[in-house]
Amino acid sequence: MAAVTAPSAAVLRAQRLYRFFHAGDEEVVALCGVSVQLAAGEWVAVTGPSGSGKSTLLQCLAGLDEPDGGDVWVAGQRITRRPDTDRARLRAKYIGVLHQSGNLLEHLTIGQQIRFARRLAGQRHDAGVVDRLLGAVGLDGRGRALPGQLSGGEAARASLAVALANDPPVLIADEPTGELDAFTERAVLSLLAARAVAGTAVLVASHSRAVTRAAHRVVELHDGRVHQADTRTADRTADRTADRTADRAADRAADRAADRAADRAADRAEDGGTDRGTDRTGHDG
Ligand SMILES: Nc1ncnc2c1ncn2[C@@H]1O[C@H](COP(=O)(O)OP(=O)(O)OP(=O)(O)O)[C@@H](O)[C@H]1O
Repeated sequence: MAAVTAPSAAVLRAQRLYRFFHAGDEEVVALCGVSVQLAAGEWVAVTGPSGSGKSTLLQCLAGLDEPDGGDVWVAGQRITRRPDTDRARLRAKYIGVLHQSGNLLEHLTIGQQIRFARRLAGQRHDAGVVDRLLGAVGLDGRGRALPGQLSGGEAARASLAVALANDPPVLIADEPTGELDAFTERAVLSLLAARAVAGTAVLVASHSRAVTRAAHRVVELHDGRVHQADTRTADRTADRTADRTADRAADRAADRAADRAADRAADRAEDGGTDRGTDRTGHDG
């Protein structure tokens, strides 16, 4: 019988996850032995090409999908190989989930959604919680607003407030800034950073360079496998290589410009010599 408690102190841990899908006669291997773990206060970005398995991984980690192999532990509890109701209970209690398209219910105010998420998590009524959470995401006083009354950027921040309503030790977000302008993306990233500082383990799937640069650690997926433990190192190497290439190109361009200038000066000197040797009247001197 496999352990129900986590084999390590990590607040989120996945061990050798496999997930297969069937598309017609073909089998798609969406995850092929992926292991990740996050400590409290750690912020990890999951990146990789389209179709590499990011969303599938996040769904399995959040208990929204069941892997075909491997296990996930959250806050020391195994969330895999359990009935759906158990998974939902553990998710409500321990995980904040932020979906790509936001996670707001159209017909409830933002305040109602925050209170609802807390009730699902079994947390007691807290009169100040709506103001506190909305204040933290810069939406003071908008608790009575319906999602349709918010701008795109406000809705993204309200989604984050709802995802954090249960004060989760783990926050899992799939492309949370995918549809945001650069300014709102920065605002959401600083909220995620603040959350990590407060001790939440934050896992974000994203194509955005701003997200991978801001994260503590980057996990890159390729064809359902972990490709590289930390692509920021690769990014920096790529940046340095690009800088060096640009420097060398600039040096070569400067050398060529200097050569051409020297050639022109030499030509002029030569022409001038001939001129000087030639009488202005056209007679040889
Ligand atoms: N429900 C499904 N049925 C069949 N195939 C699926 C299903 N969900 C995902 N896949 C396949 O699994 C692979 C991984 O998909 P996934 O959505 O996890 O990738 P992703 O990295 O999140 O992509 P993107 O960046 O485009 O969102 C892809 O080949 C995808 O087509």
